[in-house]
Amino acid sequence: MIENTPDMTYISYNHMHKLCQQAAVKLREADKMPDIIVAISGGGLIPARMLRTFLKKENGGKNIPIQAIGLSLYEDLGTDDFKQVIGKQVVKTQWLDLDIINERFGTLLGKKILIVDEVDDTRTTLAYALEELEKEVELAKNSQEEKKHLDTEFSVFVLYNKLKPKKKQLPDYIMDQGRYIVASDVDDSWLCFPYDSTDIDLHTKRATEQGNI
Ligand SMILES: O=P(O)(O)OC[C@H]1O[C@H](OP(=O)(O)OP(=O)(O)O)[C@H](O)[C@@H]1O
Repeated sequence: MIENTPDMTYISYNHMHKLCQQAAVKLREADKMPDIIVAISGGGLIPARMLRTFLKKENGGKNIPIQAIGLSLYEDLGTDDFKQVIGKQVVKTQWLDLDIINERFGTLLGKKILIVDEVDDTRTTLAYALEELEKEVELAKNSQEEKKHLDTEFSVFVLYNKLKPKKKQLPDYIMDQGRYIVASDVDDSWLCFPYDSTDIDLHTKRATEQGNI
């Protein structure tokens, strides 16, 4: 059983849900209502889905589609294929299906795309996700000449941003133009998310004690 220590922050589903509700209002007010949400799996899936509920409300009842990409952080120890520890290098485990996107939305070009994750820790994952998605936009410009003039706008939304020195940066056009949207800035503690818990009642009790409800 995980001990409750001061450097562990317990997060409840309710807390995530309410932050998504507030964020949807912020996004509408900032004219950042997305055409497509790109959720970074696994942790980004849950806020993406919660956010969609509130974005729908802010968007006149229109649902915003969620596409999932899978990214995981590993450090390759270089000894054999299986000896890896979490923390350094981002590995793609799932990517956009561009055939389906083109079939369903015509193109990625000209869309407002909101990248969603639950936590910005070292910022490595978000920076990688954005770089790779920007590459997809460049490829789309090459293959869809007639649409290359369309302005594709990326924004990033995270539920929790850890206040700490980051290993990677997001470009200025994200940080300086209100395109990095944080629901909650938090200290650099270990965040315990409800979906990692094996005892949700105890977890929720601890989150409640810490006011994260
Ligand atoms: O800011 P960073 O240091 O890059 O860390 C943040 C990332 O770490 C976690 O993903 P993880 O690789 O643990 O996978 P998961 O979402 O499937 O749990 C989290 O969901 C973020 O995507």
